[in-house]
Amino acid sequence: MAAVAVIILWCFLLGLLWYWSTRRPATDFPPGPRPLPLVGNIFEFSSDPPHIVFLKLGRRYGDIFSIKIGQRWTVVLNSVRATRQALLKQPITFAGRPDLSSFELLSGGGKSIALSDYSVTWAQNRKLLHTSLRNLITGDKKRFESFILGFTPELSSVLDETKGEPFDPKELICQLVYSTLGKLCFGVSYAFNDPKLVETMKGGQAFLALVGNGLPTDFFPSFSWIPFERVNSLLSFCDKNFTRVRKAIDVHRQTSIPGKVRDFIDVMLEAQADTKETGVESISDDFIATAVTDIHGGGTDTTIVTLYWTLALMVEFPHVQDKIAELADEVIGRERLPTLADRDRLAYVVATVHEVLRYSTKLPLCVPHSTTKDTTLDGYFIPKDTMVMINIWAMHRDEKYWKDPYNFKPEHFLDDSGTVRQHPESFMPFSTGRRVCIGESMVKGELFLILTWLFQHYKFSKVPGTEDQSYIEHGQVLVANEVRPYKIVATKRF
Ligand code: HEM
Repeated sequence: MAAVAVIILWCFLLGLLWYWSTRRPATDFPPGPRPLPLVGNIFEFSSDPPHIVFLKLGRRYGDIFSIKIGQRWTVVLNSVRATRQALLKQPITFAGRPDLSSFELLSGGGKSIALSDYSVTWAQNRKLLHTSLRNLITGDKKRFESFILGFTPELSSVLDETKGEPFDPKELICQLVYSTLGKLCFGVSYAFNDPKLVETMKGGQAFLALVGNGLPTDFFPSFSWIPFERVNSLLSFCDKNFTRVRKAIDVHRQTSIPGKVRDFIDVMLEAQADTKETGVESISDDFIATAVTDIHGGGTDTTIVTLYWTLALMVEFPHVQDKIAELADEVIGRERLPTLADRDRLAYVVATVHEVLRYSTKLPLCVPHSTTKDTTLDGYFIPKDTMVMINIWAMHRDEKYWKDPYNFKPEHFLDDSGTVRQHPESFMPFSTGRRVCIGESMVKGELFLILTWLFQHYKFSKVPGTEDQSYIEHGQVLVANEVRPYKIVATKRF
């Protein structure tokens, strides 16, 4: 009799645990698949990458649905309609960042603007960062062009050294992006293959490989007490990096020339001096270091992956690079470098840049947001601090907005007369609202200049004998949408 009572008690307790760990946060919480205790819905992710899983679940549950990833309830916005309703109609409510342990680590203890939660101070800091970057980039177009194209002689010599032999362009792209950002942020310019550049690059890549796809404790926070060894090495990496940036700020202060802006640190130091004069709360050196780290961190992997996709797409669809080359010959000729002003007459290149960003969608699920207060969306209740994922991939493949979404066609962005058309609402590689990417106009300008220069000077092709193989297969896809590694051949055009 006692044994039966114990079994009944156990069953009751298990039932209670089951109910407690699978119950939805509210009765009118967005619908979604029923989770399992402890692991939630993680088995949904067994075969496809997360953005594809969400695309499919959206067909079943609608464009606003919920899923429990491990121990964390998440609301997924799977359409332009839902995303605009949240990010544009309730901008502050959906501008938070979830308290993920990887964000804590990546942001060096919650200091970063990109990964910190919303607050009034955060909003002021973000505005300052955005304005400073804009001043540096749009304030002087010539300076920006030379930041980007200053490395073309190096690029040329590395490409020429390949002498028509197959090579994987990833390493070269990494060097280009790290050099450009190094010059933009710190004013230092390293020659390609300089040991210091290679060391910084390798460090950055190793750091991303460890934490870039998140940490298990992001979704299983109750295991955060386990002392993972890699957490310590990641923290020490962040510390070293922060100290390095702080030193660079000191050197900049000692060597600055009034009225002459060399790089992003100088712009921030000018802003610091201005605030001191006006008596507004002063900008600290720590804040400048954080801002520099945000720009460097936000701009590296995103640009590298997008450029790697670009070359893969160009060898897969050679008529696009041929057309860019032809137009570059016509508009720019062979003597001078491209400029941003050429965009007006090179609509096809601008459209290609947009199409690369749409097709590749480097961040298919954006960067996770979270709600800053209890709210309702389309009649569903979403409590404060709920993680929200935005499926940019679904928007970039939505047949309602794109004629042929699964194909790469610059024409998606051109009207019948060949000019760049107002892009559809569902073009959101940089997201929208309060958290929209700070680097958007910089990247668009950078990609335009690099693409034009590359195809003005070189023709890239598949390795002979692999013409039938697809070069645009997806590689590892979790947080980032990577293209599978490949080799190509470069031939100088003139
Ligand atoms: C192809 C290149 C890039 C893509 C596709 C991209 C895309 C994105 C996306 C989707 C977000 C998340 C927005 C959100 O949470 O709603 C973001 C945030 C951000 N990006 Fe970019 N980005 C790129 C390049 C850059 C560059 C070059 C910089 C720096 C110059 C940069 C700096 C940032 C920063 C600081 C944030 C955080 C904004 C915030 O949390 O308020 N990004 N980016």
